Amino acid sequence: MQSFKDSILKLITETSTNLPPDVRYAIQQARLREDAGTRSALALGTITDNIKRAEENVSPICQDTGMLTFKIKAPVDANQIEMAKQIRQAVKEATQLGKLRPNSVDSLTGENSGDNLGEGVPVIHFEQWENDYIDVRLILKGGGCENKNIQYSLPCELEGLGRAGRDLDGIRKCILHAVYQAQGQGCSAGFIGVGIGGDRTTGYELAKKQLFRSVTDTNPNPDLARLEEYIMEKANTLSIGTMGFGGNTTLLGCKIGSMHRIPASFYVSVAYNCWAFRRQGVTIDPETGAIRDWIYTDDAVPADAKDASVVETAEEKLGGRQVVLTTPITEEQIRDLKVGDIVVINGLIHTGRDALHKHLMDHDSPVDLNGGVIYHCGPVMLKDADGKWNVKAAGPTTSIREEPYQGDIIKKFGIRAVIGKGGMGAKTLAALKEHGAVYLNAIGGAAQYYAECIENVDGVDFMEFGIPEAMWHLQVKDFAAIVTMDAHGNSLHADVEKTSLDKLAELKEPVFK
Ligand SMILES: O=C(O)C[C@H](O)C(=O)O
Ligand code: SF4
Repeated sequence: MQSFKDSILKLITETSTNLPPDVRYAIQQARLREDAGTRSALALGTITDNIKRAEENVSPICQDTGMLTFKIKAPVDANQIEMAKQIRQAVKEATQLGKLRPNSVDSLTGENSGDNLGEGVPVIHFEQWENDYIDVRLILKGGGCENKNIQYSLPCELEGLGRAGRDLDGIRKCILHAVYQAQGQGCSAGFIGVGIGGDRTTGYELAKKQLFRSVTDTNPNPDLARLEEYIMEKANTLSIGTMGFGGNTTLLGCKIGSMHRIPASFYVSVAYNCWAFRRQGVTIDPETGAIRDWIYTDDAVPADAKDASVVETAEEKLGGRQVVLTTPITEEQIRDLKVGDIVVINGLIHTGRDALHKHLMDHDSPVDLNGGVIYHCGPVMLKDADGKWNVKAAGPTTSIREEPYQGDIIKKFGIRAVIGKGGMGAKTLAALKEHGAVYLNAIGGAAQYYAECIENVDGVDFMEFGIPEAMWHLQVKDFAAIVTMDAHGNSLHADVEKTSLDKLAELKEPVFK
């Protein structure tokens, strides 16, 4: 087992930096379905570009490492304790190398362990089998999409769809609703794994297990195959689109599994995964620990999509207006902006997410934020030999988590722009109007794309919050994002939510009787 740790390090690196062919293929197909010049087409163009850069730079596709989850099948005499030990060592090394963000936080103290190790993490599931090799699969599922997982207990009432009963049609309604409620916040277009039955725990486990299936496979159960096909077709009529910008592709894959339940419970559990669907697998020789084969090479994917790059489509250009702004930004410049404009930012911006927003509510800011820009982002950072911080990945995080604070913080500090993803709610929209500020939606998961816009790290405050939650002061050049909430009370997110609810309601009538 000498090489086992190195094999796992390779698996982690590949999973974090290189999307498998079935996922690339699904994204490529989505791109071909979008009309040129739309916001969704532009977002998919950026995503494609990001996938290529991550592979070339051998750097994280998305800054959010997520919850590292290993699923291992091993021969009876393979030493599981030793394997777990070596996995933890590989995780630590991958973090030191900047392939993973330090993402493990003590739930009671809030302290980031710094190496992705901690109580119960990484998650490692072992199973024995009678084959003569070890099968190791890894998924890096980020927080934004994990927060959009949902579990239904049938029967129930669903907005737009009415009563969902304890039958295949009730299950159909739950799955459609699951896609609707995620909107763009889990970095749509997404993939879903569905678990029918079990209890609350095993239902979710079954749902997550579906995410290890290839996007291109066909369900061996004909009823579930039909349901998967139906969901793929209808979920894509909801017009939520990439990043919730509206558009023709909302869902990239749907995999459904079923298990027995007990008479009193009927759960439908849905695991939502963003487009940055990072899962890979290897088979390993139990004697040497060396990799024998990579698992997700996917023979069903056409050869052109297996190529290192996602197939190119025409250069995407958005029809909207482009406005270049240099920080600090004035109220007049902001009030001139409208939903749909592309803003290109130059100058100093500051990261801030959950811990910082909570802190700023009743403390001062260490830097002047008047006319400033807050970026909802928890980057991957590495210190070089001279002690200088380098940005390894820096995409936006889900903004809605800051909804309780954002409006107050904008007014308290005179902030003019908030960059994030997935949009914010009514309280923030009112504050944008009152104070004169905008919400800019960056493309979630495009962590390499945005890292390359950062020219310098000017400094950092609140390192005690851990790397993702610290306040990084970043000099950016040509940092582009779309105005999705303006200072005139308009919100693209509210509009898309309303349209998609109307479309969901069109799917109310029974289909599977
Ligand atoms: O933690 C992050 O960086 C992002 C998170 O995955 C999110 O989608 O909000
Ligand atoms: S930021 Fe988006 S792409 Fe990255 S893990 Fe979160 S949901 Fe996924």
